[in-house]
Amino acid sequence: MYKVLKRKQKIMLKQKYFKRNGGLLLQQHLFSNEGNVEKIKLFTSKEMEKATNNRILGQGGQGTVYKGMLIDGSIVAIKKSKMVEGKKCAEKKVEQFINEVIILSQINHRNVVKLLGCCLEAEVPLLVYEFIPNGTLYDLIRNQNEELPLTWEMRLRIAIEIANALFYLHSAASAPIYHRDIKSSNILLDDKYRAKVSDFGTSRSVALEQTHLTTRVQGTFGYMDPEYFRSSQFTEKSDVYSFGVVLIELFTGQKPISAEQSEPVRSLVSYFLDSMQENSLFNILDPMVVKDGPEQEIIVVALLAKRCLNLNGKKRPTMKQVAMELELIKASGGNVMEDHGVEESEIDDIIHSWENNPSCSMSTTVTTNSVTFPLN
Ligand SMILES: Nc1ncnc2c1ncn2[C@@H]1O[C@H](COP(=O)(O)OP(=O)(O)OP(=O)(O)O)[C@@H](O)[C@H]1O
Repeated sequence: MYKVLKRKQKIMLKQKYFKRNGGLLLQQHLFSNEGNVEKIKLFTSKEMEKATNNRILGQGGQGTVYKGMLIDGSIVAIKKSKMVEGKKCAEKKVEQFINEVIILSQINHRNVVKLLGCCLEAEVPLLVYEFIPNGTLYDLIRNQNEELPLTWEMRLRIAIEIANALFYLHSAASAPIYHRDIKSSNILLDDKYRAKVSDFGTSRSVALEQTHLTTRVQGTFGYMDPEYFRSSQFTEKSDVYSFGVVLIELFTGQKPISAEQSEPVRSLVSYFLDSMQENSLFNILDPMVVKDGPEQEIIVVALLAKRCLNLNGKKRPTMKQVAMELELIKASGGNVMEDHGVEESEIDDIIHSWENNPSCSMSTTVTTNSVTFPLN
């Protein structure tokens, strides 16, 4: 009797967790045919207990990510939601989790991390992803070493892969998907250092005829589109802006916001735009880029980044244009001209000032005045 009672209690507890973790919400989506939820495996709590060891891969705003191994031997990453106080907050967290499941179930792209399944009958919801072994782009940029130099070719390839993933998301046939939190720490790197866009907790799928989303402002300071910050209207061009920030992070090696104790808060975007204005781009590049990258290619990529960072969203290129231009730059070695928004005279100006003052290119420490976040 005791054993039967215990088993019943356990089943009831699992059902309670399933409900609390958004299982019903997911079932609703399943019936309304949103996404491809049947592809997502529902793991049991027993399977998850067996799979998870306590090796933490990373910690984010939403929870902790552990390394694990499934019964079939495949290595996975398991994201465990944070326990939060208060009914409203807990509901919001669950919503974010279910949102990520629904969004990722619609996506199949080699540069987007794959969601294998989820477990909703544990105390907090768990998401199971393919394991991506080489950390984040944020760490790669900052922990370069002689064994693994981040060459110009690698940087350009990674930029193209991220751009292709975003182009794919924005042009998803039934409903475009806006990522809404593009940043280097949300780009994972696989065994061949190929980019995988991750973290879709705040992403949104929008109806085709809809041009923007009006939402509570969310995202990461330093990457966030100032136009969205002001208007609360998120458009596909807001992802383009964040991509622009990742692009300049890739070739300057600097953080989007640096707040050294002795210095005022500095935004990399303003710093970059100032250097473009003053024709001193080569002053702010990562020394490895200066050493390794073809001048013409660097300049054309910088001009593209400048267009992505235009304060007016309408003037920014689409992700389709960005992806195509980057592919073209790679294929043509930077010989991309007016057709693609690049004026030859702009390239000449930058090369001239660089040739007249080449010594400054190798300086790694650059002092600037206080630069503010460009809100207008
Ligand atoms: N599929 C994966 N494979 C390997 N490591 C991963 C994987 N997913 C996440 N990680 C690691 O866990 C860390 C945190 O993951 P993630 O950014 O998705 O969490 P989060 O709570 O959503 O963070 P955020 O604060 O950006 O919302 C990552 O920076 C990465 O190091």
